[in-house]
Amino acid sequence: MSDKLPFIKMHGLGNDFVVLDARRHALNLTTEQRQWLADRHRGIGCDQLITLENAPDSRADVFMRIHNADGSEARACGNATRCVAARVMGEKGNGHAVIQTVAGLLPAEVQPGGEIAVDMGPALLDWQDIPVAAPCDTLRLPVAHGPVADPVGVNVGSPHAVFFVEDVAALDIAEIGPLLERHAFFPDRANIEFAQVIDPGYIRMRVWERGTGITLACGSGACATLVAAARRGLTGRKAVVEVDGGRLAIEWLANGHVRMTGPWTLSFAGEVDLAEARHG
Ligand SMILES: N[C@H](CCC[C@H](N)C(=O)O)C(=O)O
Repeated sequence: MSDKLPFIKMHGLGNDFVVLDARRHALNLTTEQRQWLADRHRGIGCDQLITLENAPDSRADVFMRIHNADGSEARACGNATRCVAARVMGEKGNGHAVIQTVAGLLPAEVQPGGEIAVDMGPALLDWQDIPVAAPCDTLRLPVAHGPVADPVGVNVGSPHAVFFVEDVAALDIAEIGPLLERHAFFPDRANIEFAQVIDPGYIRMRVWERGTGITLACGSGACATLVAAARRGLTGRKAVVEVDGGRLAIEWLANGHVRMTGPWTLSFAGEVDLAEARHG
């Protein structure tokens, strides 16, 4: 039986997404089908699977559901928010959009030149909000592995631990990332950032994402990194964060919210036969 599913493929700085539209017809995908769609060898391939749904909140244009490549659900995805905002702005014919996620409402606006700025919501800093396993000052979490130690904990919709290092290029992220993601101090696991402050307005960052692994960019991770750097006094409240896939402009606003500005790309549109997922 064929079961054709239309999708579009988008990316933000190489952090890539299969975007499905469930606004007219519910999709009810299984975890196995989601994993297959995200699989680069057997399915389509993406870092996150994004499903557009009708927004329960009337102030929002769309609800965005986010799944990692391993099938787990995520509460935030900065790069996908810019992509989805661009899509919705195109549909509406103006430069504003409000994206609802399980973490809240994210207002977005197009900038001169076409980049999209998103209010990613408040950076949460209490230990319960990261969350971590025991009371502590999130400015220095008691977590270490190999060459890295004492990360800053920040929640920007999802949990992040930001390690500051001398030379981000020298780290074997594929080796230390998975162990830190599943460190016992992170009950919900965590996204792990490795950051090198180049100057007070410029940070080089690489990421190991919870549920996906190494990606070329992580928007919420860039937000967490800037907040962590500002809290440590390493930068001001505004900086460019350079990830493997390019640059994001990040600002920690006076109201505690984090504003992220960056590009988005529509790669292609297609159709996939979900029956294939059953053959593995
Ligand atoms: N790529 C995303 C983050 C995904 C977060 C996800 N890996 C999680 O489990 O929290 C971004 O641009 O913000």
